[in-house]
Amino acid sequence: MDIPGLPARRAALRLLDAVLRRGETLDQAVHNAVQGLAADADRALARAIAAEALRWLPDLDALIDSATPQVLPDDAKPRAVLRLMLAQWLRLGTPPHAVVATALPLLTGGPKRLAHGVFATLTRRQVALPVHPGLPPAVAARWGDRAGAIAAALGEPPLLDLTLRDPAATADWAERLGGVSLLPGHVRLPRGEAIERLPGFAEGAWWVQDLAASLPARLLGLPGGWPGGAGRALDLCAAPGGKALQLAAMGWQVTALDSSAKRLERMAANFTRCALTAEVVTADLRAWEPDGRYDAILLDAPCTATGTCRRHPDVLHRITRTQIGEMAELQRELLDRAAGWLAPGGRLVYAVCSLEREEGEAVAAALDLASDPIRTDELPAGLAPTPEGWLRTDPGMLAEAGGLDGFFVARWRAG
Ligand SMILES: C[S@@+](CC[C@H](N)C(=O)[O-])C[C@H]1O[C@@H](n2cnc3c(N)ncnc32)[C@H](O)[C@@H]1O
Repeated sequence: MDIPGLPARRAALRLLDAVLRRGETLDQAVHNAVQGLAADADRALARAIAAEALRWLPDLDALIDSATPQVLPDDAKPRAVLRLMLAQWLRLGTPPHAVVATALPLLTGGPKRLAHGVFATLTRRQVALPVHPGLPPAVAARWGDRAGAIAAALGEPPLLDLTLRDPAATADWAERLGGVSLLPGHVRLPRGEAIERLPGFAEGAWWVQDLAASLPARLLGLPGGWPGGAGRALDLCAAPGGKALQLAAMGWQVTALDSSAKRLERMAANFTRCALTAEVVTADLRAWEPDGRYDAILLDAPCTATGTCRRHPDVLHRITRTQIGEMAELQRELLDRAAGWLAPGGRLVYAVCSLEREEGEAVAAALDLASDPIRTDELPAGLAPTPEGWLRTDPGMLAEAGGLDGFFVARWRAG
């Protein structure tokens, strides 16, 4: 019979292993690792412990190494358990005696004595984490002079952003939900809200979407350029549908394509809840051909998603330069195809939630099409386009308002 609390810690250990050794995303790993846990609270706890360990990994390792002369390999089980113990104590506020009681039984014999000794030393010293998480050296090298500001935004999971179906009702919803709005159609709430219990969820008045993720669809503008206008929009790589919902709510006649039938099921549920419609295509974009041309095309391409590092700290540890290069190659192929399907005068927007220039700036620069530069007046206060007319957001931007995900967006117009 397990002692209470132990199964959640065992699941957290499996999560850490799945991300760090097998390169799984935290979400994939959660799906597999928490299946034996009956209570929602235990599942949420296992994910929170693993996520905080991943968010602060270099700092937790530095503490562990400061408390033992023994060189613990990166993948040693006592190091993994200590990472979880420290994440619970220093990030989730679990009292040290409860941490010891629930996590130490994951080890036996010498490793157990070692972990106990390290943890006791650190609690006796009353150590603390730095103000901001340290980045793994390879990530810091990739992000260069942006790394410090990004790391400063990484310490906490993000606030909860909602996109409203009806931007005209922004002030009403901000008041009803007790949030703040940074843009018409946007409401920001504290983190940790139970989404399905919030007013407006059941009737589909809004959907969850980070502020940065809401910008690409906005940058396509209204169909015909005015409220009530008409036009055909093609949303490529559309599931689970945050941007397709925006386009439909703006009045576009939307065709939404994705290769994942499972993710398209989630999109269909979102469209039903929000009483919006789209034509749905399940297809691989590399092989699909449209039967006509489109006034607006959005390519929210598959990417390494390093821009979501605040909510998915696993990306800090499992994305390699090889993966970035492979993604960039795919993105160039998809963007080239999409560009050929614009109607005369039509607009194309390319977006990735990646912080890597190889997936953003370099892909956009390679497309031979007339740029339609993004303007400051189209963006939330505090953001500005790059000199090329692109948008690059980093999680450290709009810090005083709670930040936003990292995104890259570029726009073109067919002649
Ligand atoms: C960044 S996500 C899209 C998010 C979505 N636009 C939204 O706003 O909710 C990228 C999507 O690309 C899809 N995808 C990946 N490779 C694809 C391909 N070759 N053809 C079509 N879709 C693909 C994935 O299934 C995934 O749903």
